[in-house]
Amino acid sequence: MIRERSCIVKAGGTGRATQMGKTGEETGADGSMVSIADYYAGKNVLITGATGFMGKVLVEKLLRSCPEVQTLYLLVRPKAGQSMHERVSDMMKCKLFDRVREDNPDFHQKIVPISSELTQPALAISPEDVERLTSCVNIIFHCAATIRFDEPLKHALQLNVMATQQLLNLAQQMHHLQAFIHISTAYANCNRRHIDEIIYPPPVEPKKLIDSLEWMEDSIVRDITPRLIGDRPNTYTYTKALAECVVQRESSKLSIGIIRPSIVGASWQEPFPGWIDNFNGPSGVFIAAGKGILRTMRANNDAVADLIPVDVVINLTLAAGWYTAVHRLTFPPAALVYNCTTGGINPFHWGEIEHHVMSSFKRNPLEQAFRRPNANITSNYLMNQYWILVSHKFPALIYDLYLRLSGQKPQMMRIFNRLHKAIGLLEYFSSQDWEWNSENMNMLMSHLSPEDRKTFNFDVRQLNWPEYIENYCIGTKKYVLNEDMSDIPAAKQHLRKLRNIRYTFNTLLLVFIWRVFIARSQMARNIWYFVVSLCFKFLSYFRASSTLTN
Ligand SMILES: CCCCCCCCCCCCCCCCCCCC(=O)SCCNC(=O)CCNC(=O)[C@H](O)C(C)(C)COP(=O)(O)OP(=O)(O)OC[C@H]1O[C@@H](n2cnc3c(N)ncnc32)[C@H](O)[C@@H]1OP(=O)(O)O
Ligand SMILES: NC(=O)C1=CN([C@@H]2O[C@H](COP(=O)(O)OP(=O)(O)OC[C@H]3O[C@@H](n4cnc5c(N)ncnc54)[C@H](OP(=O)(O)O)[C@@H]3O)[C@@H](O)[C@H]2O)C=CC1
Repeated sequence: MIRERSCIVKAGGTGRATQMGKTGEETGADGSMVSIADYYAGKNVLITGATGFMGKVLVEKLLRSCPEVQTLYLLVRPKAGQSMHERVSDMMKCKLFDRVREDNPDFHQKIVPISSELTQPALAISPEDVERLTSCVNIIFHCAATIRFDEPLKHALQLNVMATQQLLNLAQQMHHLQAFIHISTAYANCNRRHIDEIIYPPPVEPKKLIDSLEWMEDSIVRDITPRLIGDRPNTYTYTKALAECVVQRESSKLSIGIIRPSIVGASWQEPFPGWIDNFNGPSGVFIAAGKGILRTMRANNDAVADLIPVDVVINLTLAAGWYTAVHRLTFPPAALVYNCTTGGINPFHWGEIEHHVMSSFKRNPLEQAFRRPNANITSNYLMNQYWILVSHKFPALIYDLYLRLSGQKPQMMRIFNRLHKAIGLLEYFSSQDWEWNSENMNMLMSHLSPEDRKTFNFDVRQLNWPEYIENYCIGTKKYVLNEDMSDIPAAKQHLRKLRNIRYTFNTLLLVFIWRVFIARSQMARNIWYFVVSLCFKFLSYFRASSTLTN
């Protein structure tokens, strides 16, 4: 059930009763549009992907800024030997939830994990849970997806497209659903240069693809994948585009919002600056560069680096949930798409990112760096290959030799091979520019009250990039690598040691090369004697002139 005609929404935390306005908008008793927190008060929210990077931030923000929310139903699967209850309880112990814990130590009572494996028929939700969800859920946030770029097509299709379809089917059975918010990606249409806030025709009819891949062997699917994905770089962007199409097709029956974030990075402000918990996208690149492992990468210095802080995405998502729900009766039957990007509003470039990442890691070095952080980006393929040879493969070879000689297992070459694979998958995104229209983001902002604009801030014009990048790098150190800030003096000392090793190594190498050269070439010997005699002459002249002046 959806697009219900009558609805009395439970009163908000402020005690403000809400009702349907003439236009179908939910309004306060005074006729003004209800605030975001007031809207979520008393609501039952269903979230997929809550254990992921963005899902966690969404759960945290809902609990902190909408404290009167009724219940958060999280679709979670057991994983790595942990039950779903253990996983959710571990998640709530995470530092990210410190502020919520402070405000409301009993916040866990609002969280109800529901066992679900999204790739299974009917999402593997038990009939009792289906009953419970269909009778009370008011808003769905669909965050779950596989975001791996190397995911086999069948699996990416199963999770990103088929599970989305199944969730939409479930949503249609819900008696009180007011909004379905789907998290897509700004790169779903990365085969286009200019991307509007519309759903583009899918590269293929999703149902036909699902039906035809069903009977095919995995090896055949692997072989035809490049032809199927065509001008998209990976199965991720391809299946996310198909998912958008599947979602849009339900928009005559459901009130739908689609959020398209660009490259989601660490938090900007909330719950604290720099929160990040994974190696995805730029985070892995920053860490590898900070550890002195990554020294070169193909990227365009002048291309816009469309990073967007995770808290901005989540604030926009919650605001879009509110907007979709309160306008559900007045919407035309089409999903509203929000391109959630920074490039058109407050652009920053990969060259600038490189500069700030490097200087930040020099001020706040990571522990036990392999070499001093000194990475460069270049758009020139040959130049990049040269630096890979000199700055990656050669040092890896020497280090592995050292490990072998000291009786340890060589590992550096293996690490570099994995790094090159990962970087190779990212280069498509760092070597070119896209232009996103983000009018709906501005439109949404204009509908927010001044208070909501502060509480659910997604105004990226205020973002100070150098400060953000500094906090991002510190965040990778503290929250991804679990390193202590008090160890910075020791890390700096380690970098000084590495610098001295490099000077010594370079000097020895120079002397060695020269000696080899001299032994083999008469001309090199002549040059050598000439330079040495010139030095002696200069020295004696210097001595003689200083004796005269004394
Ligand atoms: C030169 C420096 C200066 C900096 C300036 C220039 C910066 C340019 C940066 C460019 C970044 C561009 C990013 C664009 C992304 C845009 C995409 C659109 C956005 C989205 O919609 S989705 C989000 C993006 N998705 C991803 O990023 C996923 C990409 N990752 C993958 O596809 C796979 O992880 C990958 C890379 C194929 C690797 O697979 P695999 O080898 O199987 O490894 P695992 O993922 O299973 O990881 C195993 C293990 O290793 C840890 N790990 C992963 N990466 C790193 C790393 N870089 N460093 C250290 N450790 C890493 C991982 O956490 C796992 O650990 P476990 O303990 O969990 O086993
Ligand atoms: N990160 C980014 O840069 C961007 C992300 N996005 C989109 O945002 C959304 C969230 O991304 P992000 O948080 O980064 O991704 P994560 O990989 O961190 O999280 C993915 C979530 O999906 C869940 N999930 C995956 N497979 C299944 C399954 N079979 N059954 C149940 N749950 C499953 C994971 O659960 P589990 O913990 O059990 O694995 C996890 O909670 C995605 O839709 C992504 O496309 C869009 C643009 C950029």
